[in-house]
Amino acid sequence: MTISELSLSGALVNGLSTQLGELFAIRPTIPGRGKVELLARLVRQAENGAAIRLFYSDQDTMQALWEHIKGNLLQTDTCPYCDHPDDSRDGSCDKCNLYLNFSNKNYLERHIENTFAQRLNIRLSRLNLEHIQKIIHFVDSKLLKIQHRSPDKEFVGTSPCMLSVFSMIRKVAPTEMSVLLLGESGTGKEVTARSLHNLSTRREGPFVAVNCAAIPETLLEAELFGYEKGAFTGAYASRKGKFESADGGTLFLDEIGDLPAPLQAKLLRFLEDRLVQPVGSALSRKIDVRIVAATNCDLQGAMAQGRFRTDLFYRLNSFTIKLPPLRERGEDRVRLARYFLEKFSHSENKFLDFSDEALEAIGAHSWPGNVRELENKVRRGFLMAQGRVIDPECMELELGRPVAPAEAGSASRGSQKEYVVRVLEQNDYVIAKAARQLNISRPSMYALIKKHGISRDNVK
Ligand SMILES: Nc1ncnc2c1ncn2[C@@H]1O[C@H](COP(=O)(O)OP(=O)(O)OP(=O)(O)O)[C@@H](O)[C@H]1O
Repeated sequence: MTISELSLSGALVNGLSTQLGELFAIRPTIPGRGKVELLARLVRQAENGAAIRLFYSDQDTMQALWEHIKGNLLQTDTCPYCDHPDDSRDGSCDKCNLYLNFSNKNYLERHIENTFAQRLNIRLSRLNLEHIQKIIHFVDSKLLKIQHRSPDKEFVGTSPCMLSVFSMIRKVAPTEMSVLLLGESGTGKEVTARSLHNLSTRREGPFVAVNCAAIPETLLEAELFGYEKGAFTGAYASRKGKFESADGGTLFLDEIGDLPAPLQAKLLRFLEDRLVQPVGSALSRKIDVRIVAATNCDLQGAMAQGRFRTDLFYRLNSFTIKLPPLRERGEDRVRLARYFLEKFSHSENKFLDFSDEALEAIGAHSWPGNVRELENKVRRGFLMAQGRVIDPECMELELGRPVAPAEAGSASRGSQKEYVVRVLEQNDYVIAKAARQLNISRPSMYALIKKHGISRDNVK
């Protein structure tokens, strides 16, 4: 294979195999750098070779290619993009506005930033939402190294409900307010608590997490508040509690709804006077700790039944952040799946991708176990995949199981058939519209109609 023309976004090559898939890899040799791997897509086959579009798997490869192209650029007095006479004083072409300062080390970033929207616009009609999300994610995180607006790169999400969570985290983190995190299990309450800590002025101090439901009630007080030597049988030496360990930082009390009544009273006292009294000690110590509490249980219900103190609830509830269930996060499901896959790929040095069916199944599943369940399914898929592609079966996901955000997880949900019929009726039996509402493909929609024997007389 020889390359006769090369630019940052494409090349003209001879000697390509005719058996190429939609996306394939080429390994040209770049002088001074050796072989680089580029992802390519066939654009056109012509007599003088094949025109291919190039994609980059990392910024270093793109930089190496750019260095090579720069070294071979012909000196011209015109803009290489639009042929306009080059009198760019500020580094940009007066006509096409593209950035021409090739020797600037930030050239690549400027070039991508300047041309990205333009190039995307041209291709928008041919791309679906999934492709666009993928490209934006790739450009932001790999080429421009822009973090999404989440508080840290490990905290993934760009759905409107998560952006609002991120914005709340940013606002409340630098304050000293106690924060109550509400949300189903696995929605990211601990990740949120860590972000609150990392964005606070306490970030140099400790972050200590305690799961109040995981520690037996009899030990919890000593665990939280510490104890003095001889306080009880087996207390051979004094021990600091979690409050003291978190001094100067943040104490994350998970499953606060399971805190026994006597400890609720003790926590309330702490929130009022910031004093901690270890078990068996007559003395109290002043501790400087910010409390972030979390629960997945219905605290209002627990208060109504007298199981949770109302006064404690209002002390903890000075700022509440509600983590939405994964089924309400739209495209974040696929984004998170890709994030976990990338994480596993890097740690195992094995690079896999999802099949289209797998992406569809991820979008359609109701995720009762939320992000934790998704992470586990992706891990399973990663381990079970035969070859380089993860199918729904490897993740133990059912293809074409629809879920409606408002209805998923609801005990009153009717049968799948009734639900599908209802969605079809709502959409006047237009398959494409019903499929869009269910977040599944048209073939999956047809499969559901067939599976349930729904009459297709009315189907358009
Ligand atoms: N938005 C997110 N981006 C990346 N990873 C996430 C996100 N949300 C959750 N996770 C991951 O999912 C798993 C569960 O998250 P986490 O422990 O924070 O949930 P939780 O709501 O505290 O769960 P539980 O109520 O069961 O304690 C963790 O491995 C966490 O790193």
